[in-house]
Amino acid sequence: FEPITLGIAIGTASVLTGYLSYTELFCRFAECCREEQPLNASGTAAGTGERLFGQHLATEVLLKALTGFRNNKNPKKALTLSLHGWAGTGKNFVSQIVAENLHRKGLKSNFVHLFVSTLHFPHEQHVKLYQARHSRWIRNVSACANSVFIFDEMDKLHPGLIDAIKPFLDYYEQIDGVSYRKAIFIFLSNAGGDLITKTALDFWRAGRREDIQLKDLEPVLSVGVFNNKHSGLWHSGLIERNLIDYFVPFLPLEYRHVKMCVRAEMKARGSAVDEDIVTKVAEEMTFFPKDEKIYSDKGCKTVQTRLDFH
Ligand SMILES: Nc1ncnc2c1ncn2[C@@H]1O[C@H](COP(=O)(O)OP(=O)(O)OP(=O)(O)O)[C@@H](O)[C@H]1O
Repeated sequence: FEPITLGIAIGTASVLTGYLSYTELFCRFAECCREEQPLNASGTAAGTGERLFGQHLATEVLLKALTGFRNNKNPKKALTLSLHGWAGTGKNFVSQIVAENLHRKGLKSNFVHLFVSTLHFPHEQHVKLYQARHSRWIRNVSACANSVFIFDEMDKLHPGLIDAIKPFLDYYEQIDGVSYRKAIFIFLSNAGGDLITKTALDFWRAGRREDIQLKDLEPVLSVGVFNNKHSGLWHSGLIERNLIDYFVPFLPLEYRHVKMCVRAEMKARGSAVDEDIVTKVAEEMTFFPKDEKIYSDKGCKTVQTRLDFH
């Protein structure tokens, strides 16, 4: 639809119905930024609870953080979440679920912005240029206070680059007349995955996997990531100034979780769940440590392609 035709159509429809306001009706057809738009909490809870496997910690933290933030009419700063974990454990997947429950069109929304380090900031020698571009992008998209910014592959980001966005995450009321306090920043990273695995393994060996709590991992993560040259947050002002609200750990996935991913993928494809195939696909994955073979080294990442062979 081009805007004038859409406007006339909506105007006519709203006169005819005499019920919905022009704005309400307009926003059913086109995407609108609604400052007060609440998080679809039940959608997020259902999405993470039913579709995200083996991540009881991440689920709990994300739900608490997001509902608390969205229910606060007057946040003092943007919400900043740093998601850490091994490959294929669900960081991108959950970001997608969160985005969909904040903005109807999810990652396709005009108010959800995904930056991928190796795609958007590939060359080390251009760090200065990227810093300027980085902050320009964030300013340009200030059209919606509720915007969501996702930075993928943080561990491949050049050290120092992320500090260019520090002012937007800080406690300032406004920057050049724009408030960023209702925005959500999500960083995704493999950094800290080894620390999470080590702690998870200790709990697993003690037969207490589900007993791991955030307090067992969060401090290890923030210090580990700050001191890791390849974390994207190495000696970052964001950590120094406590601007990251939550470090969210993603646990390594076990054999039973990989099976759950296979079943979910079969259902998503509209096929009946065939347990023989589920077992075959899960057994094709590789597991570590060498002796115990507990965790899938690619999480659920190659499940979809492997399923194509069966
Ligand atoms: N915990 C999980 N529960 C359900 N599905 C999962 C989970 N982890 C991964 N998957 C499935 O595997 C796919 C790949 O996972 P995803 O891209 O989220 O991994 P990631 O943690 O972001 O990995 P990377 O660090 O390599 O980017 C997802 O699209 C999803 O289908």
